[in-house]
Amino acid sequence: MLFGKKQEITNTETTVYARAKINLTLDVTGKREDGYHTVKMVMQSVALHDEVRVTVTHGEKKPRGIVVRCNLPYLPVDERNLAYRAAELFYESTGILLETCEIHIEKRIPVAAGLAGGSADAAAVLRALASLHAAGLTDEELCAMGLKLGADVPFCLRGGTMLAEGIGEELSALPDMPHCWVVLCKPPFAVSTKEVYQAIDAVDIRQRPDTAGMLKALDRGDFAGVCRRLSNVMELVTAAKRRQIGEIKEFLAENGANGTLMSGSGPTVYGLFSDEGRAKTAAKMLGRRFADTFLTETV
Ligand SMILES: C[C@](O)(CO)[C@H](O)COP(=O)(O)OP(=O)(O)OC[C@H]1O[C@@H](n2ccc(N)nc2=O)[C@H](O)[C@@H]1O
Ligand SMILES: Nc1ncnc2c1ncn2[C@@H]1O[C@H](COP(=O)(O)OP(=O)(O)OP(=O)(O)O)[C@@H](O)[C@H]1O
Repeated sequence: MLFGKKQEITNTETTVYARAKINLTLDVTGKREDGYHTVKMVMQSVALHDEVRVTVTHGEKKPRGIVVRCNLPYLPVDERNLAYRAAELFYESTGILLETCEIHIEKRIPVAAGLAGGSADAAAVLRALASLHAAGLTDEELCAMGLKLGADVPFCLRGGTMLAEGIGEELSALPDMPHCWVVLCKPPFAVSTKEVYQAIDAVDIRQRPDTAGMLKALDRGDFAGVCRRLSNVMELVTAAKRRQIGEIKEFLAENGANGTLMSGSGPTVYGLFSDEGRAKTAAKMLGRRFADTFLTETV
């Protein structure tokens, strides 16, 4: 008889930091038959992160399934959320029995900003579930899973300083970028990555990033050399449409940034600073005009 017998309840929980990325270089080198573009880009993780808490519950009287919660009320929490899709894909591809998987996203990375916020959350969910279920997946297996969710997810799984080729999934680890302070500023509009990739097909790209030079600068640990070579062909699309991109870059440069660039498809613009004080002051001043301004650092 079960009366009086304690039901076994096991909750397993972990919290993963989902870090934002910036692009130090971004070149679009071609287009595949499936419409995806080939790229060559140097990517860098920064300390700004979402906090992704994943709880897997066994044996409790809860409905089976994936539940996503988020502090931002306007973000979808169903299949449209990349974190939800990451969990779904994890259970489908591993064959692990899905009981209750609860995901809480404390969102700090601005949305649709060129900082890979959604991809970072997806990567965090894959890492969390692989660890909670002791799934024994290799990094390669996790990255292959991540790529099905988005081109930036494999990088978000690895992090650090990386050269990304293919459509973003062929990753080579680079020497860590010399530590610096990063001021991120997102003007108040969102950008669709898909539309920027579509628009770039019609652009005559005359000046491409010096990726080889960037790799050499990173090898030498040459911060000034890195700053001189910051370059993103997507500025040709996004900055051409929105003057605020250029204005923010100018403001950052005038206020002590050693280098400035738009990240990914935009619209976030960043400034790299060797001097923390100058970075703080620039962030404070920009923050008065643009609410989505953050002071962070490379990791
Ligand atoms: C711009 C970057 O952020 C630079 O790091 C990434 O390349 C974007 O990666 P992402 O947001 O993870 O991209 P996905 O979610 O896979 O794709 C969104 C859309 O962007 C386009 N896309 C994306 C990546 C790529 N290499 N070529 C593309 O043409 C595709 O039309 C796709 O439908
Ligand atoms: N967990 C999530 N966090 C943020 N956005 C999400 C998430 N899941 C789905 N989305 C949707 O994805 C779209 C892109 O958001 P995201 O913040 O990832 O863009 P991004 O930073 O420009 O990405 P990338 O730099 O990889 O192109 C948004 O319109 C948003 O509604």
